[in-house]
Amino acid sequence: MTGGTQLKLLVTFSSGEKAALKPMRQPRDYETPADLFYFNDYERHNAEIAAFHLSRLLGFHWAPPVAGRRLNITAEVLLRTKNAELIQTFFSSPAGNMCFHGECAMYCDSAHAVCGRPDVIEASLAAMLPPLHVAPRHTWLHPWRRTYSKHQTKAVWEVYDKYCQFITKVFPYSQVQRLLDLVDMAVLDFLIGNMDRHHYETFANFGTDSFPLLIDQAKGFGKSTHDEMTILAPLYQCCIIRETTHLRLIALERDELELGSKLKFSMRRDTLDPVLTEQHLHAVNRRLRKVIAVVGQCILETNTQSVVINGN
Ligand SMILES: Nc1ncnc2c1ncn2[C@@H]1O[C@H](COP(=O)(O)OP(=O)(O)OP(=O)(O)O)[C@@H](O)[C@H]1O
Ligand SMILES: [Mn+2]
Repeated sequence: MTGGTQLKLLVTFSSGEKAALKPMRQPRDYETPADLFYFNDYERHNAEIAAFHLSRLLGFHWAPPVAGRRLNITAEVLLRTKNAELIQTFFSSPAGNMCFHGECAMYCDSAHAVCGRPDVIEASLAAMLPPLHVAPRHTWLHPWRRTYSKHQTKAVWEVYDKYCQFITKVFPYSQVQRLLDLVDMAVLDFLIGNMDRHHYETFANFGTDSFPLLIDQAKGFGKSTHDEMTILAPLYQCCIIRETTHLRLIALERDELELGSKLKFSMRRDTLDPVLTEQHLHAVNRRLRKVIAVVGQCILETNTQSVVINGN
């Protein structure tokens, strides 16, 4: 797959259906080092799978379905692809395993190859959206995007408290619906720990009524003991949340079966079960309580009617 910074393959099934494949790069319990910037972090196939399941539990049905698979890279990639450049990147490692690195803007060289055991790998497969000529999409810069710079590490919204008052004057955020969508997206990203939401896409034909698509959650689930509060900036700076989302978060928090357990249960039938470590499932429960506390703080500072918005 061209486009994007890290290795992805476009897979075609015998039925003709297509999927975007992200290979496993590191063990599930590998924690992102503290000195690594979010933009240098590897993508995690299991984060894509888990984020899809979690988005459904939250009632955000905006993510293409993602499932885990084990595949043989010799039989199912090397011997099937007609892409000569991809074939060129295959090699046998010193340990005798089959590896490849593909082509992309980052981490596509022999030092960062994907290696099988001896040629079997784990991967996430996301169902491809309809092609652009069928369902054209619009790409938007995320107003709360980070800087992606090692020198200038803070964006305007990180230093300017009143950023939301500025953004609500700008189209399409002057319409509360899109802002509420971004708050929902921030809640999901906070629960998974995804700091890498630089752009988002909508279906062009639906105009400003389109929900934002949840594509690319692969930077989630990198740090199980850290809760990155700044991901919630759209929530705590605007102090608004959709009523249905708020009610669902509270219901999930009060349920005897914790959200982490629901997530585990939801992913039980995935080929790659267990998709998440217990530490990451615990982190989801802990973060859910933090989201609800942030909403509670907003309500304390203003009032319920202005924070919890219904009908949108
Ligand atoms: N399931 C999908 N259906 C259709 N298009 C997709 C799908 N997944 C990814 N894409 C397209 O490929 C692009 C890159 O995918 P993704 O963001 O997952 O990779 P990435 O390497 O992290 O890219 P970036 O570094 O730009 O964020 C997306 O912006 C999207 O346009
Ligand atoms: Mn990405």
